[in-house]
Amino acid sequence: MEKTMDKIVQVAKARGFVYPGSEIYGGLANTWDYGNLGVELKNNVKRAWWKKFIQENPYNVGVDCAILMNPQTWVASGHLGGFSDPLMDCKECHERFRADKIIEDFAQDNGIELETSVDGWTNEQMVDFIKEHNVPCPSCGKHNFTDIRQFNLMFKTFQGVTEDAKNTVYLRPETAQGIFVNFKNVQRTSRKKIPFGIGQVGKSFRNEITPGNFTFRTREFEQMELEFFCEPGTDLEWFKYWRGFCRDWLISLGIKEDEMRLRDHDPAELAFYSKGTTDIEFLFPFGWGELWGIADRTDYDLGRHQEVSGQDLTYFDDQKNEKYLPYVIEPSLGADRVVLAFLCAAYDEEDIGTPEKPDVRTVFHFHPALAPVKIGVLPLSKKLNESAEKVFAQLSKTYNCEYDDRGTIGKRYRRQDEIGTPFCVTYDFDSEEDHCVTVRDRDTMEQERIAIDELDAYFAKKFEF
Ligand SMILES: Nc1ncnc2c1ncn2[C@@H]1O[C@H](COP(=O)(O)OP(=O)(O)OP(=O)(O)O)[C@@H](O)[C@H]1O
Repeated sequence: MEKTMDKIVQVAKARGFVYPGSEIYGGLANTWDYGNLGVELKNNVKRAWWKKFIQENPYNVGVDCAILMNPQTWVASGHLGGFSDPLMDCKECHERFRADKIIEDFAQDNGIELETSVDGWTNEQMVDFIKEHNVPCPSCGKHNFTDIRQFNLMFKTFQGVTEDAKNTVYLRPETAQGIFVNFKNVQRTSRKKIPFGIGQVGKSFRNEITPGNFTFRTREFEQMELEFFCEPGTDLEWFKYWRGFCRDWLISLGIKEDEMRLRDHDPAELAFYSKGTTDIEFLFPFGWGELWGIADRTDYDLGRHQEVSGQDLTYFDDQKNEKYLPYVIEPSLGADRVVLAFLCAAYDEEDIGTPEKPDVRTVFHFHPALAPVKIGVLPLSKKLNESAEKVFAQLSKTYNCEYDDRGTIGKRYRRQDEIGTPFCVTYDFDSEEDHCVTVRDRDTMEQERIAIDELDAYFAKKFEF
């Protein structure tokens, strides 16, 4: 089976995972809306992150900060000065591109092995590469680019009734800064001692030059970020710890080893304040793409906020009787990107036919904890609706269930397979007598008879994560 992005986009729209944004008005470039199944899948992904990174984690607590922040935040974080991408125009067709991405794509398409990541190149290095390899415009194929200039990715707007410079505010380009500015507040109110972490899930905005690849790169997206504060000197150990923890989280939710890789940044690519950065990449149908950036950010962020705000952000270690600025390990994951990875990883077309009777079953093999619909409740006949509805009412107290009484039972099983429902419960005429139902497993397609009274206990273990 060939898994292409076109197929994933089409299936996502047809089944109710993701629709193009503002579609009845012709859309708005690269905006997407999550549909009835997409919202469940994305919420489940965010819940799975929160569960492992916050709820079950002895070190970490959560916050939910404002999107609009005092603009000094962005002076301190460096985003106003330096959060930009290298922009280049084609003088012939007037399309605009990210120079680094053109080079990466050109190298990948032509089998050129780049010695270092383009992320760490200077503008001159990029221009030289484009000239040397005669890289064409991806749109029109000509060779007439402008110089490269830096384009700031921050979205700007105004707060209040007057649109002047002093009322300018920015939509946050990452959730992390809300955590840093609240470091002291959270430390005080949670009474946490170093090492501890603060996590947040929320929207971020970047005016990306070339959004694309479906929900992989959009201008409005959600992030799940953890800032883990530790004692200087213990940071590399914690960096290794969180690198492994993130990897294990993906594996435990069904991402396979061979569709994932950990890529360590080389020294030229490393941000000047970082002691180590690893990207966890996933093999999307369009190639490898970053899912998760895990970085040892040293004391850069707290140090900058301390300097610009004039507030003391040091931590007092009462065991050692000393004050220091904690170091930070940041694992930063895109919610939309990882949802896309789960969609791509779970999609399958299985040949379950015979030469006489060809049959292909399309199925999403989601981890049960992520599946948008957990249980399909199917009465064998509409005559059994009254009793089957009681089973639906019982199960839907705990699980997102779907009730379907239309079409043959075989077709209904297939419909549930197509949206990744891990279990179907069929209520048949025998159920009236024996008070049992048939439970069918999506992956093995095996069926077993379970007493209705025991369904809650039966399912309790099935969705564990
Ligand atoms: N435009 C975007 N759309 C969707 N998710 C994004 C976008 N930008 C960043 N993310 C997610 O947030 C995470 C952390 O952001 P970070 O700033 O490290 O990304 P980045 O290195 O700038 O990403 P890229 O190189 O792909 O632009 C990324 O790993 C990704 O999952």
